[in-house]
Amino acid sequence: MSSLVLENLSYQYNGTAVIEGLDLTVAKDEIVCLLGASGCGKTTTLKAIAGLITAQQGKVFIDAKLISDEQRFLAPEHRNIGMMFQDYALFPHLTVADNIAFGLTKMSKAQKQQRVNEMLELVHLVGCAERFPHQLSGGQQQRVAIARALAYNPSLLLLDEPFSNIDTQVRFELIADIRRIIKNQQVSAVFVTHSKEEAFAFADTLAIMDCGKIVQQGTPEQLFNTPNSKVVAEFLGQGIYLDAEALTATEYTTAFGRVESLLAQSHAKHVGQLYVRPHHLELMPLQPQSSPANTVTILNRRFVGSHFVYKVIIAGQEIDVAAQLGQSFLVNDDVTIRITPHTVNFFAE
Ligand SMILES: Nc1ncnc2c1ncn2[C@@H]1O[C@H](COP(=O)(O)OP(=O)(O)OP(=O)(O)O)[C@@H](O)[C@H]1O
Repeated sequence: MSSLVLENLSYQYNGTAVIEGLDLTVAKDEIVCLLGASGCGKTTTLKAIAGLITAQQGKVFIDAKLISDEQRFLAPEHRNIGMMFQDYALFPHLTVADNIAFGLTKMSKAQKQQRVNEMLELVHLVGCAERFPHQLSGGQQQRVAIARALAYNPSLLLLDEPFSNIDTQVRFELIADIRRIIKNQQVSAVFVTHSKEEAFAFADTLAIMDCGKIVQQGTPEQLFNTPNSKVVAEFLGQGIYLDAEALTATEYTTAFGRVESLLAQSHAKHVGQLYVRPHHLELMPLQPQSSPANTVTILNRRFVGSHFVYKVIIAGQEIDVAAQLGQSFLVNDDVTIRITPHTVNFFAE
């Protein structure tokens, strides 16, 4: 059974469509990340799930129960959803224990105490129960927020940019920690971010949003290796487009010579473009057989600790390419470039 199903959801702010015919499925115990450019409608989607706004069209099901459509609307407090929104900060005048116990209105005092203790243990904050939020670090505050959201056993958790105020140094530790907590509680979650690094680290599957719709949903590897559109390919990482023709299921011709795909793909149309990412490009000292197309000039170089990254122009597009270990070029050097065999992203015209 799916934890959450959105069917053909649409929402407009003052007549302007923000979500348009959006479909999304979240399986039981799955963490799905809504990922997309700023303003594409991620937060609006979360608000429609939570019941903080009413979608003008479409259906929302939680645990197979219809909770909203054009006729029905279940109030947010009856949806059994835990929320961790950026602007739903902790109550500053309540202790950590009281913040966690806040939603536990139906429990006796002893039950509340037991649940708070369990939550403190889960988020590794035993000993902080009597502190106030300002006496905690940003990461500790987020752990209290997740404990509060999980305390009453919600069937679904919504998280809106929960890590955006956390220092980069500790952010990925916190992400791993909160993922562990959510998995431990076996709750489904929808998480919003515009950072693909956070999404890769936190989610089981990604749902890429564009123009108010989910354009592709899958594991990070599926989306990165086989994006179904240029929007998804570009969103998940830098690259360049090369005019190409598909010769067979695994072979393409380009101005740079033949490119081999490690995955056989069938194409209805054979003329289009390849999207090539930097790590599929290899720079090497100028080879005697290098054609003009395979020869590029180093525009600048940047030392990043273990190796250099070189800026070059290929087919009129700038790209940063990491050199092989131990290889070093100078600015203005002409070098040979080659495209290594990889899972090719081909978009037909
Ligand atoms: N209360 C509002 N009134 C009018 N327009 C709004 C309102 N809230 C959001 N919008 C608009 O709706 C669109 C989607 O906003 P939303 O906050 O859902 O985007 P988002 O993908 O979460 O963006 P971000 O990554 O920047 O947080 C934006 O163009 C935004 O300007």
